[in-house]
Amino acid sequence: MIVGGGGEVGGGGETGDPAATMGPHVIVIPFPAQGQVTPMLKLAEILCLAGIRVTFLNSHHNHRRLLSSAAVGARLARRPGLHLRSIPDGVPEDHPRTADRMMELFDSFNAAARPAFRELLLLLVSGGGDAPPVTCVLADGLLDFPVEVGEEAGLPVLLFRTSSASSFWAYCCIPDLIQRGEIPFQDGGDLDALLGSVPGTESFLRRRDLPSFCRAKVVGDAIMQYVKGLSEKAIRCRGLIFNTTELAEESILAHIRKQIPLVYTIGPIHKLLKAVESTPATCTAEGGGGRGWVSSSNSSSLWKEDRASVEWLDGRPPASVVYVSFGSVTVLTKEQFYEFWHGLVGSGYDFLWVLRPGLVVGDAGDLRQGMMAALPVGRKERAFLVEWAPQEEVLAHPAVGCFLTHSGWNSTLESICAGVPMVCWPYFADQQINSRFVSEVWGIGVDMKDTCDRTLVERAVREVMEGESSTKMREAAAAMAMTTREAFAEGGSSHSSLERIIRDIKSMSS
Ligand SMILES: O=c1ccn([C@@H]2O[C@H](COP(=O)(O)OP(=O)(O)O[C@H]3O[C@H](CO)[C@@H](O)[C@H](O)[C@H]3O)[C@@H](O)[C@H]2O)c(=O)[nH]1
Repeated sequence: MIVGGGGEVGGGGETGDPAATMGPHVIVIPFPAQGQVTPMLKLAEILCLAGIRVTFLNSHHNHRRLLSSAAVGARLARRPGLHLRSIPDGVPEDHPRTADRMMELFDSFNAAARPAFRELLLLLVSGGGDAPPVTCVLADGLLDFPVEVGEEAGLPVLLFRTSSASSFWAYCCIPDLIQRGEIPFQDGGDLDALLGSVPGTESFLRRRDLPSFCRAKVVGDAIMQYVKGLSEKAIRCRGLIFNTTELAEESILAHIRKQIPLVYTIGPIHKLLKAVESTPATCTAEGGGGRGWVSSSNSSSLWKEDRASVEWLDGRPPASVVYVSFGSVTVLTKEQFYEFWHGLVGSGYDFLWVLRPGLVVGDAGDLRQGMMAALPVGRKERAFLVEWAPQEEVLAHPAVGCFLTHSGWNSTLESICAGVPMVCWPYFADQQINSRFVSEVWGIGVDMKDTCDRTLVERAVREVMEGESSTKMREAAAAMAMTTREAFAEGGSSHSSLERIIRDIKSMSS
């Protein structure tokens, strides 16, 4: 039982904070982007429900955006012992914070947040203010400074890698990949060659499927060296947390555990939070492909969710709509956008597309109207564009038959939970390896990696919606939703792993 382990559920912010004067106190610091804030905030909320005090550090920019939703603010204010603080991310307010400018955000966050984090941690660890001393640092595995500052303060550090365990494992294998000459490689190198240096993946992982940061041309490539360094640092930490299930990445986890003994698997964290909040009876009552589990009440969106997307889905036939979203940081050229658009229109299926501001380079907001106007009469009502959707709810809607996704790990997990098969167009980072698992390991979708033309988009969508392998993919997706549900239900592997984290964190304060 997780809820109430020494805490008071719904105690409310400062007042009724059971952990105000004693007990464990965790400081949580995510990389300042949606894909990291979402899972780390959900874990923070669970820890609070278990009676652990949490100081959660957002960037000033994300802190404002998160709390601009009154509903989110009200929910977080009711979490017992959750204290939201913010630190600078170092980039100007109007910086796009998108994938094409990600290294700027990395560099500036590392420079600007480090001193602010250090100052706050040293204050909190000494029992400064009215808070009990911090007893544990829970940091995003993408950041290196919290490990160093945590060590300086003499605190145990837990790392949360919010991407797949497989991508982390590929980064751990960089020295072997280099030694065997499998990376780096030049333009024209055989991307389809199978790799032998990532144990557990020998039968299906090609060069093409390595996380994009491994696609370097020289050994000294700065990004590749950075991710390699992070993996080495992870070995020094008290424990490593993944937002995954034991079953989904079984063979990979076994290899990681040979290097890092304490690995927790608490995925999918968005479902685990719901399970912790529900009674056990509610947790096990659902059947089928995971439908009917979701509400947007646990949202941590940094954009305003447009609920018109759900209303648009209402009343449409089951499994008739393609949902399209490329996550929070992907950037498309106009040419890529047109290829996807024409491929989707050509497929003949209705589609709901998240056209996030900044998704398409050079789009001043006119693309949406222009493309809708260009649709033939009789077709207009069959496409719907929104700036941001309540994605979990959309994926759980019976009308959604397929997810055209960039294969971000959160989106992948959310689709798995909903039993929705995917068309994958991985953009960067871990997405390249996630999409290979979707198509080759789990058999729940197709992978369009490195290709983007309208004919292929149309073909891939048709394949998942109605093609020869469609039934097989749907069955595999429904089965995976079921085993995933078993993992996060009470007694399941993710639920048990979460209980262990809570026990371990509590023992750090005694
Ligand atoms: O209209 C939308 C679109 C997205 N989302 C949510 O936004 C999150 C997006 O996360 P993810 O799918 O992981 O994509 P990114 O935003 O691209 O995430 C970054 O972080 C992930 C976790 O580390 C990595 O797997 C990705 O490669 C990296 O780009 C998900 O929870 C979605 O539900 C919405 O709520 N509404």
